[in-house]
Amino acid sequence: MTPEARVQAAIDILDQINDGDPAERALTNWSRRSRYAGSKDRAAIRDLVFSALRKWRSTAALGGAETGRGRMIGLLRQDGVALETVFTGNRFAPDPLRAEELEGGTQPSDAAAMDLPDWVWEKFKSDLGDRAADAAQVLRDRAPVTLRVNTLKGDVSAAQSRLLSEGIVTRANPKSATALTVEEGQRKVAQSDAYQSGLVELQDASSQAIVDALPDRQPQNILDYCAGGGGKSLALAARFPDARITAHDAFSQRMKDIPARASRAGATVKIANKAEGWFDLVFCDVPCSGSGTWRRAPEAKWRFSPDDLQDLVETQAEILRIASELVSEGGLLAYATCSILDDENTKQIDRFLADNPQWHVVKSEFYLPDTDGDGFFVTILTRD
Ligand SMILES: C[S@@+](CC[C@H](N)C(=O)[O-])C[C@H]1O[C@@H](n2cnc3c(N)ncnc32)[C@H](O)[C@@H]1O
Repeated sequence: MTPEARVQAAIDILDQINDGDPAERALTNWSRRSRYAGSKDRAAIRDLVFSALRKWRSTAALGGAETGRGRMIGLLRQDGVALETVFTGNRFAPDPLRAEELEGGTQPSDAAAMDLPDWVWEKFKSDLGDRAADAAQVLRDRAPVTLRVNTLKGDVSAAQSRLLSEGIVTRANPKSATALTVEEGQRKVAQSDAYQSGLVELQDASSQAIVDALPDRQPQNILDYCAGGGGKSLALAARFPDARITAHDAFSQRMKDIPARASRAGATVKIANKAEGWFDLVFCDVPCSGSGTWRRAPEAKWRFSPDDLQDLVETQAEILRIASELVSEGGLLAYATCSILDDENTKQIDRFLADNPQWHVVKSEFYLPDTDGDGFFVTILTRD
């Protein structure tokens, strides 16, 4: 496909999304209809669609219309592309620009320039102060591809050499000693031997850093209370190789891949549909807005509502309450989110401490999203 034909495909897909289709479904439907497209075409079109999703408001403003075509005009204008080289009217290319499109479009301002819903931008400003704009801007760009070296299988330099021999170039990531940012060969990772053999896992660097933040004291018995697909369970297994790890999730179906992932990683993770007993570390990677990771899932940024936030805050408080009762004497409770909103982070902890004065904070860390990793928050608590 020509670059112009890819833009036309992105326009068609964005129109489907505008009509209410989730992005993944719109992309899959387009792929099914377009068997002629090669893997490079699909990847390039996906990039265009996701770029427009991350910049949903600013591209519409710059392109002068809330349509797929308007957004692609806005996106290309933002990137400094000469529009007449794309909107040629040639076969499969978008139609030439009309006069109103050539002259149209306005510079976005305020929340639209930050590509956030108005109410979220207000929260960013009140919660993050002079760091709000940087955080919002980072969420407008693509996320890095980051690996966790699984120290149960090898060390960082062995992993880097093995990846390099498979055409995957990495650099050390300052957020975590086990994190490698993939600089070249991102699309080769999933098929690589390093990945298939469990030497590396795909995991954001901040997600690794919140496990690094746990005290060195080796826990014997760990509960990953919101285990989902098991990313934290596996990182915990590598960090504390002698501990027994139990994974639990309110939606047990979400844990279905853990046994295969654990076996590939050389780890043992017990699945518990019911969380019972005592643990000297209970790790709660709670459901949250995901606001620190919106560049990976940009649709969530636009769907998120004040009611959703309220519901999440209640669920998180309930999880903290239940999980705290599973911590053995002298044990640790870790509360983590991939959110950068105070309501889900410090305010949640303040509320827990006000209701449970016997608990106190051992350590707290907060990462804003940046070129090395996602936005994350972790607080580690213990009981007097
Ligand atoms: C942020 S995700 C976990 C991601 C996972 N720890 C990982 O690293 O791959 C939050 C998880 O919490 C689970 N969850 C939601 N409500 C819950 C509850 N009340 N109790 C326990 N888990 C819950 C969700 O099903 C979801 O899998």
